[in-house]
Amino acid sequence: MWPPLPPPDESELERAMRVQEENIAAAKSREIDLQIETDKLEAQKKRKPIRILLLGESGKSTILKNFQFHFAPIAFKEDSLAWRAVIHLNLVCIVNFVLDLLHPTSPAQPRDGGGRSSRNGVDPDSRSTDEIKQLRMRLRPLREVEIILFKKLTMGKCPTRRPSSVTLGSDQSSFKSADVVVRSGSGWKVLSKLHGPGGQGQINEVRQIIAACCPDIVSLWENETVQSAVSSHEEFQEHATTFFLNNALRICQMGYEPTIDDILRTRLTTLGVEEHRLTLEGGQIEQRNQEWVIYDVGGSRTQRAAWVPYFDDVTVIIFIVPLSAFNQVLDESVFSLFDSFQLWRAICNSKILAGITFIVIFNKRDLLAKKIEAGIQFKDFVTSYKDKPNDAQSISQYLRQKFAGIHKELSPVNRPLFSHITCAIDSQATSIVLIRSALIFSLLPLHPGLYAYLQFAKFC
Ligand SMILES: Nc1nc2c(ncn2[C@@H]2O[C@H](COP(=O)(O)OP(=O)(O)OP(=O)(O)O)[C@@H](O)[C@H]2O)c(=O)[nH]1
Ligand SMILES: [Mg+2]
Repeated sequence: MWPPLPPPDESELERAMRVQEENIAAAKSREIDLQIETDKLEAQKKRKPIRILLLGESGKSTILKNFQFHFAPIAFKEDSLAWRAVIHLNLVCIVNFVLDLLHPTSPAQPRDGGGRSSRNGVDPDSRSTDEIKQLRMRLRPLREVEIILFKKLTMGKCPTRRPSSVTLGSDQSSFKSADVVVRSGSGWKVLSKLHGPGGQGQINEVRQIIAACCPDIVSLWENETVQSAVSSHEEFQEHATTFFLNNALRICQMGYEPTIDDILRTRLTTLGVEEHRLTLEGGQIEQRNQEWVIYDVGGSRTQRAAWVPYFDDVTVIIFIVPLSAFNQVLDESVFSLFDSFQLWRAICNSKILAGITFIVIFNKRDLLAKKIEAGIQFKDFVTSYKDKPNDAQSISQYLRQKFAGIHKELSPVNRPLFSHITCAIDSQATSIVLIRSALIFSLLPLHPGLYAYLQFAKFC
């Protein structure tokens, strides 16, 4: 019993001393309780990091960048200068790709413009072609720039842009894609070294060459043959080509600093599995200082075996479905949307993932809207859609229901599924998806009952 009963013959002085000792002991005890509480909270903060696996088709790395920008803005800003090299590489790859496309030996080269001729008798196409010839000569240094930047990003390895099916002249690099492919693990670690001693000199040189080429890049983009080639070439339908070429004047300046829009548009194909640790900054959610480990994977079909070892330890899977992919065919002649369905089925069916929370993000709603506007009929590619309205909202809802149906069919017990529709290159629009996702993967593992409440509140 505390405090013990006072002795029966206690004097006034003894009583005063006893009370003082008891007060000191009580204060000490309160201090210890407080320390225990604080330790508990600290331990809670330092508990196992939440592990998030990004799977699915195009948009995974862009969603990752949104998470980094939104929840760790200081760290993101620190990395943003390192992104400059990747953005320059994107622009340079696009310019070189366009020049390859318009090379006289390229079968992909646009045909003559239907024999048009101007009033003064000069054929505008030949004038345009002459200009391209001159621009090709003047933009030659960008070939070297592409190789230097690739080597910087890949620790000296050779460029890994996909080999072309198009045969080009021997002095031309032969690529069929303007995509930048960098092996996982080499990404940020090497990017940050770009600004270290030694790397800086060469990078500055590269920036000077790009700045010097700026007027010619702008002229190339203003050339009518280039405009028509880009607007008609399949490769560029979904690519951020026009964004980078439209912004070339800004991006090529020596003092250029990347914006969030530039970074979200950047293409850097992931190879393998990349681990990104993100410590939450600011006061967005109560789990501040909580650590998230986000695994970003290469999405191509050949890389999927590499995902499996990461299934074991994850808390949440974010599965990306590009809404605009319904009419696209993958390298292996498989429809992209069909591939997404198959992959989703396999993931929902996986025994290792039975206890996992899934978030499906239906991405690229802007590109879906563009396709609808261009008159492309969804039902021509997804016959089960029948005669439902050919508008973006109806199509998105249809796909949402399809994916939810597969999840339900393959979930023997009720398990959480959350889904969102967004456009990942729009950081503002995507922020609501991120906040909701953060709430889900911070709270749901602690309070499984929350799912029923969130469903009730029409949160998912
Ligand atoms: N228009 C548009 N482009 C997008 C959207 N989301 C991503 N992109 C672009 O699509 C391209 C590919 O996106 P990534 O995020 O790199 O795709 P990924 O899933 O990581 O691809 P892999 O690494 O090859 O598996 C990038 O250029 C992005 O800017 C979107 O909602 N709309
Ligand atoms: Mg990626």
